Amino acid sequence: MVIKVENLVKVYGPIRAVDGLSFEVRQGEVFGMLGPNGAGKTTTVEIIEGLRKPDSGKVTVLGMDSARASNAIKQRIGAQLQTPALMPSLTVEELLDVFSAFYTRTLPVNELLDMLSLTESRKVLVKNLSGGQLQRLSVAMALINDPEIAFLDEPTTGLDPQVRRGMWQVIEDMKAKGKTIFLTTHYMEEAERLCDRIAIVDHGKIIALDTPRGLINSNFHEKAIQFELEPRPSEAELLKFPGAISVAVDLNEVVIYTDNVPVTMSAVLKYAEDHNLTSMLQDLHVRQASLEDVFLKLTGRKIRE
Ligand SMILES: Nc1ncnc2c1ncn2[C@@H]1O[C@H](COP(=O)(O)OP(=O)(O)OP(=O)(O)O)[C@@H](O)[C@H]1O
Repeated sequence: MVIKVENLVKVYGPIRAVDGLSFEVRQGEVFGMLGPNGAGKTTTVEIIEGLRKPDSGKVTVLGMDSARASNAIKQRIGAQLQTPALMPSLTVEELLDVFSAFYTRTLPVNELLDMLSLTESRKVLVKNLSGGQLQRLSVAMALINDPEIAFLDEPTTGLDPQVRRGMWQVIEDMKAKGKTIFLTTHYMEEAERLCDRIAIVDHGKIIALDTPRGLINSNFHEKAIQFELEPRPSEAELLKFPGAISVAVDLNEVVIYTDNVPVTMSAVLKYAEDHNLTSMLQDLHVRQASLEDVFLKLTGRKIRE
């Protein structure tokens, strides 16, 4: 166990940002924390990193009490912060050199540049970096001390798909080296692919914690039939379709969770025909339930609203 959080509470005025969280993170796993905006993810991560103080509760990191040993802990963890922007007139390489000096144990700067595909930008001033490059630099800084636990806060937000896959590779390589990764992300497919276990957080509380497959299997035995139709049937109408167990709608997009795909599919086609809407029926497909469906079911919200 490399992180143990017990009954953590953080209150801001009337807001219980973290409302009694307890969980453990195991050594060598990629642990994901997912939640809608304002769920309390950043507050939780920053308390574990020793950057904020909880109102109550206890955090143990690498066997040390975070309230007492925060300096010793900081040497052995890596936090992704928005610090590069604070030193706009340094080059990428200079910035990494400066920050290396804070740690007793460090990775060679060349290796970091290579890992994060920043070698070609090593002489570029921080203020001239693109958003994606800055993002990669902030991850490089989180890894500078070859940490046992790396906290990555939405490391791929705003990156194009190719660079995002590069970042996934970085995370997978770290895991292969036995490192622990604490990841927050808004991207469900990223969480599903990278995380060994995921905690879904809402209103400062954990509402589910399991492997991605476990979260899906315990919430959905059924498959999803998805389509767009304008105008679409109401939720009440959709629930009357044979085989339908539950439904989720968003504008013209419909998802029917069904335990009998052929029967429900026929009903969808018949509905469109009966209402002269066949030409309005788009993107009809059947899929397995995904983490996105679990999130919607548990929180009542899409992850990005
Ligand atoms: N320093 C602060 N002062 C007052 N309220 C705060 C402070 N920091 C966070 N909050 C509030 O606490 C709640 C949790 O915020 P937090 O940033 O931890 O959520 P989050 O899950 O990280 O959200 P996001 O996905 O938007 O980053 C929010 O309602 C937020 O407005």
